[in-house]
Amino acid sequence: MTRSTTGPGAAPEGAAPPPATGPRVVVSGAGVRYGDLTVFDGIDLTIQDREIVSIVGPSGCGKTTLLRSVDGLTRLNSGSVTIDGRPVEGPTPGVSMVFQHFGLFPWKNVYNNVAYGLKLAKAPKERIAEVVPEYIDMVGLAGFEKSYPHQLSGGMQQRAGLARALAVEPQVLLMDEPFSAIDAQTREVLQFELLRIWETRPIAMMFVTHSIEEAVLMGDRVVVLKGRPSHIHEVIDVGIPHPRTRATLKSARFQEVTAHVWDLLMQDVIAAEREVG
Ligand SMILES: Nc1ncnc2c1ncn2[C@@H]1O[C@H](COP(=O)(O)OP(=O)(O)OP(=O)(O)O)[C@@H](O)[C@H]1O
Repeated sequence: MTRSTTGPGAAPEGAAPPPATGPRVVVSGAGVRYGDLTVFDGIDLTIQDREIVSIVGPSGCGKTTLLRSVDGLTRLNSGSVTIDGRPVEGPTPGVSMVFQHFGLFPWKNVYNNVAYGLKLAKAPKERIAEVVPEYIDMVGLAGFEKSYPHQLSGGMQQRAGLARALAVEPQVLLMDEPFSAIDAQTREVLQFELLRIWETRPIAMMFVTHSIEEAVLMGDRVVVLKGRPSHIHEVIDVGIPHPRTRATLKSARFQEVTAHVWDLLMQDVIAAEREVG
C-alpha cells in the first residue's frame, strides 16, 4: 500500500517545508524488470522543485535503479518519468548524479574532473574558466585543482564529485549513497556542507541512503520502499525546517521520525530473515 503520512504525530509548530515552485520530477506507474526479476512496479512519486526526497529500503529493492531511471540510464518497462513535463528517454540535461564511489576520472585532475560536464555540454571556455573555480571553492577544494583522485582522501574525492555534479547547474541532483564510502566524521561534515550548499542553491534532490539518520537529516520527505517487487510502502513528511544543524539530530521530531522509519524497515528485515530461515 502506498500512503503519504506525516509520520508519528504532526509536524512541530513552525516547521515549514522549503518554498516549492512546482513539480520537477514526476515518476508515474514506474516499473523495471531484469529478465524474470521485477525490481519495482507501480512507483508513483513527485519531487517538487527545491525539495530533498530521501529514499530508503532494503538492499536490492531498486533504489539505484530508480535513480538511474530518473537519470535516463535505465529504461522503464512500464510507466514514465518526466522532468519539467518532458519524458525522460535517455541522459537528460539538467540532471546530475553523484555516485557512491565518486565516479571520478582517475586520469583527470580535480579541475578537469569538475570541468567535464561543462565541456561535454560545450560550454564556452570563458564560462568554464569562471564556473569551475567557483564550484571547487564551494566544496572546499581550493588549492587542490591540480591533484589527481588517487592523491585525495575519500571525502575530498566526493567533494570533487559533488562539484562536478553541481558545476553544470542542474535542476535535479541525484545522489546514490554519496557518503557511504566515507568515514563517519567526514560523512557528518559533508552532510551539513551539502545542506548549506543546498540552502544557498535549493534544487530538487533525490538522496538514496542506507542510513535512516542520514535520510531524515537530509530529506524533506523520506520514501520507504519495500516488498518484492518493491513498491512505495510509506512517504513520511519529515517536518523539520531548514536550516538543519547538529541540534536537529537531538530534536524530538528527528528522534520520532527516525524511530518510525526504523520500525518500517525492521518489519522488512524480520520478514526477509524468516524467508531465509
Ligand atoms: N543491470 C542489471 N542487470 C540485472 N540485474 C540488475 C541490474 N542492475 C540491478 N540489478 C538487480 O536489480 C535489483 C535492484 O538493484 P539496485 O542496485 O537498484 O538495488 P538497491 O536497492 O540500490 O541495492 P543496494 O541497497 O544493495 O545498493 C538487484 O536484485 C540487482 O541485483
